[in-house]
Amino acid sequence: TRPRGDAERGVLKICLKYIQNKMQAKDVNGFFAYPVNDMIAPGYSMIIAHPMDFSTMMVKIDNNEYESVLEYRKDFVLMCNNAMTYNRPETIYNKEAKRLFQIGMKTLSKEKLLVMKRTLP
Ligand SMILES: CC(=O)c1cc(-c2ccccn2)c2ncccn12
Repeated sequence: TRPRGDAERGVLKICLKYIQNKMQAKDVNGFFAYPVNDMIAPGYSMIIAHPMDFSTMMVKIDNNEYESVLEYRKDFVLMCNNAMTYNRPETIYNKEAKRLFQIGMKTLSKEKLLVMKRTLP
């Protein structure tokens, strides 16, 4: 919608870093901390068109590339879906992605975002 002023962008950045910190703490094995490379995941770059990981999301936060928490949530969902696509259901990576996704959707539910939006300046 309307362009965000510097102050509003600053508040959004702090919110996103807080959210990312919470989510990343749930990734206890650090499976989602950095981009998946083809060495540890054969053929990954052929199968996954749009890779995503927490370090990339943090760079996007720092570069003000997210206009809203909803946009951030899209990358979070992408990251989980990539893991559920590439990794077979019985693997720990798939199971961890499912768990992270559940937690993420609770934390970033539409209702919660609406409240956040109302309380933001
Ligand atoms: C997220 C993901 O798909 C992933 C992370 C990892 C990963 C990440 C850090 C250390 C070890 N493995 C991985 N390894 C094999 C296949 C898939 N993965």
